[in-house]
Amino acid sequence: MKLKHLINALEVDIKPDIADFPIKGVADNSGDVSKDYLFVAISGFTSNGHDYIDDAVKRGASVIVGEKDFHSLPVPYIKVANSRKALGIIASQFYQDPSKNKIMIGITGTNGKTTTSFMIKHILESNGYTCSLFGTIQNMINGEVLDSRNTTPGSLVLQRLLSESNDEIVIMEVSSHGLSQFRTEGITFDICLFTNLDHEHLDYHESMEDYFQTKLMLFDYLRENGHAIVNTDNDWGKKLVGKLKEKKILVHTLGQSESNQFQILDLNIKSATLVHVAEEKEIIEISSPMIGVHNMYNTIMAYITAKLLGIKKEFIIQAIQQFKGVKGRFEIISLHNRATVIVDYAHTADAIYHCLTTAKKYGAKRIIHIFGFRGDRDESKREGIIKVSTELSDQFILTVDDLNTVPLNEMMDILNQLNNDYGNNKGIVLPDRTEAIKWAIENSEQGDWIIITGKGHEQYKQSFRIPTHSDKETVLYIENREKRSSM
Ligand SMILES: CC(=O)N[C@H]1[C@@H](OP(=O)(O)OP(=O)(O)OC[C@H]2O[C@@H](n3ccc(=O)[nH]c3=O)[C@H](O)[C@@H]2O)O[C@H](CO)[C@@H](O)[C@@H]1O[C@H](C)C(=O)N[C@@H](C)C(=O)N[C@H](CCC(=O)O)C(=O)O
Ligand SMILES: Nc1ncnc2c1ncn2[C@@H]1O[C@H](COP(=O)(O)OP(=O)(O)OP(=O)(O)O)[C@@H](O)[C@H]1O
Repeated sequence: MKLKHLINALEVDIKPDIADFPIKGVADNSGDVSKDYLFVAISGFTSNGHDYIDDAVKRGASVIVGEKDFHSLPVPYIKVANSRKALGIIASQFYQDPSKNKIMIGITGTNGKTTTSFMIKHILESNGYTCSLFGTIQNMINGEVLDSRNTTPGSLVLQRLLSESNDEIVIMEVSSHGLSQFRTEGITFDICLFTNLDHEHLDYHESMEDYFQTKLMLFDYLRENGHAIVNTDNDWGKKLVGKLKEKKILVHTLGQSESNQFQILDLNIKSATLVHVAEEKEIIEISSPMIGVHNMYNTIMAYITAKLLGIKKEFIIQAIQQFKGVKGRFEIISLHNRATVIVDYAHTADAIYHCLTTAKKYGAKRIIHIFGFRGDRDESKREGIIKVSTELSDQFILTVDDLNTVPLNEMMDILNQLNNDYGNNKGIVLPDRTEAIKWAIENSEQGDWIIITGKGHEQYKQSFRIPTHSDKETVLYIENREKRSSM
């Protein structure tokens, strides 16, 4: 591709003699550069791409794009105001604007993105569409599952995956990190969803307001006459609706108040979730195998999305009933002693509130909650989480989550301190996560619910005494051993 075509949308002036430079590839990592590549230098969080320009030139870069001033580089240099934004635009051009022929669905919010995205994919595929999905657990294109490094891939990976996808619809989880780093630049969305906002990532964002403003950016990528779907049973959702209406964006709201276009009328919890929703003048009944009030919101968001794509309500409702759930999202394991174990990815106070109240609503006799805190991640949310657990569980066990760079003894001091300050004598600290799960199972009785939060589908990063690699595997390992010994 010629340089002038690649940078056309950047609105920068270049000398005519370089306009026809042939560009064979684009890289933001100097290690990926080959002959005739364009290298975009990005000031990152751990290193600075501008320091790797020499390396990129040595490897064959013929043009450099960056934010800093350079006057004596051996190859042409294009200065831009924002390298990450420029990278999104260049990547989209390089792969020939691959999102333009697809229906693009973007989902943002603190909790529920993964669950809602899987549910939408399931409904759409049950109705004959082909879908790609980009998110936390994995990426899926053309029916193939690929590992995912980021919830929202970086621009170059994202645009390449889009160009490789033969699917009609792309469902993307859009994280606030992705938005603030302009990873979705160059994409136009048809439908954007906002699930909710809760205290999270304040190690990255300055404040909740800053976090909200970042989430808001997703809606700037909506195409003209695109649709927004917003949960208003969350104050940030209400605020968002106001902002979107100011921008004359078509908003579909859901929530319990009458003012919503999709009003949640009642919710029955039996073995599954049954909800009545008033859709304009009609009352519809949706039953979902995903239990929990939070999943009802996810389900209705998926319902509205499918409706906007023209699928008949009967077919949507039918597909929802067949949904198999998502790995590590309220996964239920029934123990032989008739206690119930839940493995869930909850790592915010709101998500934990929903998990524990769901257990209560389903008649849990006692709730034993097992959780920990990640090292090097938002410390300011810890107090709120432990307070929710203290209030709603009968007993909680604080244990190890990923330590990252924090030494074990330091994390133990933190957990003991939190337990002393907020535990209300309900908590114990057991460092080994697998031992904590074992203890809970061995001390459970019929009707008890053991709720293990934080890791969900993820593999352990630490090694523990029991040689398992995830919470679910640990539960099954202990349960099978218990079953054998009771035979
Ligand atoms: C903190 C953060 O968000 N980092 C993201 C960011 O990396 P970075 O730009 O800071 O990279 P860096 O290492 O400082 O390097 C700066 C530049 O120098 C370049 N470089 C570096 C070394 C070299 O030899 N040559 C070279 O050119 C790098 O390629 C890069 O362009 O841009 C990369 C490309 O887009 C991301 O993969 C990377 O995500 C890291 C892996 C990450 O863990 N991010 C997390 C925080 C994140 O984004 N999470 C959200 C989900 C959050 C949630 O909801 O839970 C997500 O969307 O994944
Ligand atoms: N609508 C919701 N409201 C509140 N909590 C929810 C909601 N949906 C899911 N949760 C809780 O949040 C956890 C994570 O859910 P999910 O993976 O769907 O969200 P996510 O937005 O993709 O999260 P992450 O970005 O951390 O991967 C679930 O395990 C559940 O405990």
